[in-house]
This record gives sequence, C-alpha cells and structure tokens, in this order.
Amino acid sequence: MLLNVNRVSKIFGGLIAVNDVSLKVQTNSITGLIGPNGAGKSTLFNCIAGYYPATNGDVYFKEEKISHLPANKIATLGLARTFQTSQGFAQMTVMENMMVIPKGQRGEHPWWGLINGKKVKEQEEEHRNNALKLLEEFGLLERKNDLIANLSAGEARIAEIARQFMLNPEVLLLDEPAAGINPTLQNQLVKILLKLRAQGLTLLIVDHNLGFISSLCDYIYVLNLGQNIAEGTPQEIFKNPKVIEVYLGGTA
Ligand SMILES: Nc1ncnc2c1ncn2[C@@H]1O[C@H](COP(=O)(O)OP(=O)(O)OP(=O)(O)O)[C@@H](O)[C@H]1O
Repeated sequence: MLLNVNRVSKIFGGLIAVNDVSLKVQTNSITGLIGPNGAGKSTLFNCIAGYYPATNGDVYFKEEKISHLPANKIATLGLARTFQTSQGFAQMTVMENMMVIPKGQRGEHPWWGLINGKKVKEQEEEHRNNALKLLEEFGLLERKNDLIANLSAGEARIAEIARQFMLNPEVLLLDEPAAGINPTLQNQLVKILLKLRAQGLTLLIVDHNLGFISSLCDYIYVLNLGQNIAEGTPQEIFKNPKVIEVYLGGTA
C-alpha cells in the first residue's frame, strides 16, 4: 500500500470539513476522489500533503507516518500535490517555472555553490535536461519561452502539473486537473497521465468531470459533507444509489 489515510478529520472552528475519512491508494493505481462542492476533497488533499495538520487521524506513505511532517519534507519523500489554481509564477517563462528548484535540493543553499561550484553546474544541467524532457512529454516544448501569463488556462494547468514532476514524485495528488481545459487538451492530459502511470507513477485525482475520472480511475472514493459515503470501481460507483442521490442530484 503506497498511501494509507487512516480516519482523518479536519475541523475549522466549528466546521467539520473532513469527518473520519479513510482511504487507501495502491501502488501504481489511479484513484479518484469525487463529491459535490464543499465535500472536503481539497481539505483532505491538504491534510495528506502536509499543508494542514489533521485534527485527528494519521497518514502513512510507504508505511511511514507522515501526518506530522511539513509539505516540503513530504514532497521530498515522493508525494506531491497540485492546486486548483496554478501556483506557477505568471511573469516567468514555462522553462523558468520548471527550474524553480524544489526546497530540500542542494542547489538552493548559497554556500553549496561556493564550496562545490562544479557539482551545482552539473545539477543545474541535469535539472534543465529533465525539464526539457518533461515539457516534451507534456506537449509544452514549443511554449518553453512563453510567459505563464500568456498560456491558456488549460496550458497553464498542464505546465503546473509538469512542474511537479521536477520533484520526481512517486505519487501525485491532482486537484481538478481537467477544470477549465478544453476537450482536446483534456484528452491529451488523459493520455499523458496514462503514460506516466505505465512508467510507474501512482495518482490520486480530484475532479468534477465524471467522464475524465471514469476514463482514468481504477477505484473511486466519494465524499459528501466531509464523510466517505461510497467507494468502488467506476462501474460500481456510478450505479450506487447514494452517489446518484448526493452527487448526481438524483439524475442517473
Ligand atoms: N481554510 C479554511 N477555513 C475554514 N473553512 C474551510 C477552509 N478550507 C475549507 N473550508 C470549508 O471546509 C469545507 C470543505 O471545503 P473543501 O474546499 O475541502 O471542499 P471541496 O470538496 O474541495 O469543494 P470544491 O469541490 O468546491 O473544491 C467547506 O465548507 C469549506 O468552506
């Protein structure tokens, strides 16, 4: 089991945003997390990735308890997340965004360059080659010198996902990757994600687009009002009466 979320709750003031939720993500699977607005999906992502401390419960990644660790430490262990809105730097180019060296990497320490300049250069070269390879894989190589601000919303989202791969994650949490992306880019994204899974990546995906979710996921969890109300294969989930009632508004 790569990721094990055990009875996690998150309370904001008087509001129980996530209420005793457990889920498991198998190595090399694509797992979906769906539910209506305000169900607690993003909050659960934040608890898993270390952006919020959970009020109760634990998260285990590769059998190690990570629920007490900060996000940057969790990212260096191999678990990264994307956000609903792009976190990239609008006035940087696509390539410059890729090269923002993740925290915890040697290159960020100023003294490192003084004592070992050659190693830093080698590492930068390695980052650059990795970035170019990823941009090609994500169909953004031709846009590498364009400012993030000049990309379409969909391209900016794909650039943000590509940027997360600079950390070489083993599991990536994707928060609404298909939102605001036109159908052509969406199909491209499905192909890219399936290819990355074939290369060994594990994914946990939140999205409102059920077609996108069912074309990707092996297994789906459904949240409503902070609670896990159903789990199963896409076929099981989309004929589950509870899911139809709360998520599809009673229209099957
Ligand atoms: N930082 C916060 N402080 C207080 N309440 C919050 C905070 N973040 C989220 N909430 C509340 O927690 C509940 C769950 O929100 P969350 O964003 O996790 O839902 P979601 O399922 O991701 O929704 P959406 O699909 O609309 O993104 C909501 O009622 C929301 O208002």
